[in-house]
Amino acid sequence: MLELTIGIVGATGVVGQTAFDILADDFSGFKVKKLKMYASRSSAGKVFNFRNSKVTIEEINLESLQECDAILFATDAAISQEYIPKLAEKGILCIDKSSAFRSHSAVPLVVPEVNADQLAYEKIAKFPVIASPNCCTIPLVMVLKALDEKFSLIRAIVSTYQSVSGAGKPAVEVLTEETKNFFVNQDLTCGKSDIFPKSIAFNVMPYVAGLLENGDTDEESKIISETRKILANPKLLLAATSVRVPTFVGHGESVTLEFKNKVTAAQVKETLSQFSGISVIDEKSKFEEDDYELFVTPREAHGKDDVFVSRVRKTEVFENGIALWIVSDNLRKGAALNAIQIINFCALNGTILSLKRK
Ligand SMILES: NC(=O)C1=CN([C@@H]2O[C@H](COP(=O)(O)OP(=O)(O)OC[C@H]3O[C@@H](n4cnc5c(N)ncnc54)[C@H](OP(=O)(O)O)[C@@H]3O)[C@@H](O)[C@H]2O)C=CC1
Ligand SMILES: N[C@@H](CC(=O)OP(=O)(O)O)C(=O)O
Repeated sequence: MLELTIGIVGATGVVGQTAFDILADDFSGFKVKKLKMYASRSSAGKVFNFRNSKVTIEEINLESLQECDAILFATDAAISQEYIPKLAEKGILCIDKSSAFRSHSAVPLVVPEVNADQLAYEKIAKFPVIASPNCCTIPLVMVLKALDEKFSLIRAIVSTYQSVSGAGKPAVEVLTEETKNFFVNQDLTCGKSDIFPKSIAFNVMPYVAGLLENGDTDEESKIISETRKILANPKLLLAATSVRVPTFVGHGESVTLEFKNKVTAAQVKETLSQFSGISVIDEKSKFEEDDYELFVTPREAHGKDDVFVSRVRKTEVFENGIALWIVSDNLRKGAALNAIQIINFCALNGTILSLKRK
């Protein structure tokens, strides 16, 4: 089994900490020989217990990063842009969770269950960088890929219900603080007003990230362009409305689809349940836990690896129309898990070994 030195940049953030937790598990393709953790200067020196050893957070620095075989970047795009090209030049595999390289034509944008063919050594030998998609894009493309293959997708309309952890650790603190403040002082303000444009506690906001000229938000635009890139279908008709909701972890998506082929809800459920990484929870008889039988909520998806699909039904707005609900843990499959699965795949298919021998 390949033994690797793995780096996490942004190790103190919500994605970095989730990656830290997941890396303590066993993988089929590699073992963590050594874990290196990086963050900003203010976190340097903090100590974490990883398996039987202690790992001290380092302030991000190129020299130390060069000792890694594979690095997971979970920081702002600007940090990825600064460090990744220098590390890639040295042949070090960089998996980027930020949006810095997602639209770059030489960088594969990968969800292993959907387009693992992009992880072949030849595809990344010159620039060993792989981008991990947006946390709403990942579950969406898994569902679309499964259904497109069988029923031929024409268009998709999606509305998201995104938890605050999608906006990072400070956003989790804002929801906590606003909620506490409401019960203690009947006041919804909090000290960090720059995270969300309006108060998020007891509210919903049809605004995730910045506004573009065409009226879409940045998040909506990413869902559309990333889905087209991953499915290799640049003309796919797709509309997205992204909404921030006052939940902590787990993003939901309400999706309406039109297909070329005739389709029933039962066929959709059957097709999705056979797709790796998707769990269909939509039938009372199938599941034991009471609150888990008919549909899955963000709280139930929290901490789980699967993308859950519920509420599958025909809709008459399109001739061959289907509506459904998707929910997944935005920090796991939506971020850290997907990135670590990419490393595992690159270990299994020989890409990392070829990079090390280069
Ligand atoms: N949250 C999510 O659901 C998803 C996030 N992403 C992307 O993943 C990335 C990380 O997001 P997230 O974990 O949510 O963010 P957080 O705000 O929770 O964490 C940010 C991390 O970056 C570190 N950092 C900040 N400034 C610097 C610096 N100058 N040098 C080095 N490290 C620094 C922070 O360290 P310190 O604690 O020391 O400040 C912290 O570890 C972002 O690009 C985000 O868009 C992608 C998909 C989903
Ligand atoms: N923007 C997402 C998180 C995410 O995936 O971001 P990005 O696409 O910038 O990595 C959210 O707030 O829920």
